[in-house]
Amino acid sequence: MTDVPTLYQWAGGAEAFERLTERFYQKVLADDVVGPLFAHMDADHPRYVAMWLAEVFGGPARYSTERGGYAHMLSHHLGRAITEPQRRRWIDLLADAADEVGLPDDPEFRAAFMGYLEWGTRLARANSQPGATPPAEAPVPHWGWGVAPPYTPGS
Ligand code: HEM
Repeated sequence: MTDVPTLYQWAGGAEAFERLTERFYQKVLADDVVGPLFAHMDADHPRYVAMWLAEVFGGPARYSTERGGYAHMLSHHLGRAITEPQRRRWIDLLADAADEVGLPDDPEFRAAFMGYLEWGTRLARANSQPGATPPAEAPVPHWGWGVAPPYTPGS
């Protein structure tokens, strides 16, 4: 199965993740539930999150080499006290943005993609609570197809 594309390749590469986060943060900023959390975000925030997602899904390790990796991402969530309704809205808006910018909608891709987001948002919420003590250093996670890679007849 060495010829199975990465989720990054399947999604359409760096440009696809940039389109996704551009649309996503337009929606976030217009949203009553999560918008206030992002009121002071850097104008380049969508691009940084696109770099993170690209690295997670098998693209180049640019968030690690250019933006400080896991420790830097974590520092942005610490103390934010993200609520469950905010976490859920974040993930719903990202799923909507994925549809709107035309990310692949095949079951295998979306299952893997949403699986990472479900996992990552739950960690972000937990790590953002007052008094949380997540590991200060860790690698950027790598997410793959899991149990359902693209189906190839006869393989
Ligand atoms: C899989 C889930 C998530 C990922 C991959 C993620 C990724 C990131 C990254 C990479 C940054 C730092 C960007 C930079 O380098 O400047 C960041 C910042 C931030 N994230 Fe998340 N995040 C996730 C979930 C969430 C959730 C659920 C919330 C809240 C509902 C949230 C709220 C924030 C906020 C408020 C910032 C700081 C924005 C600012 O610059 O003011 N994140 N996130």
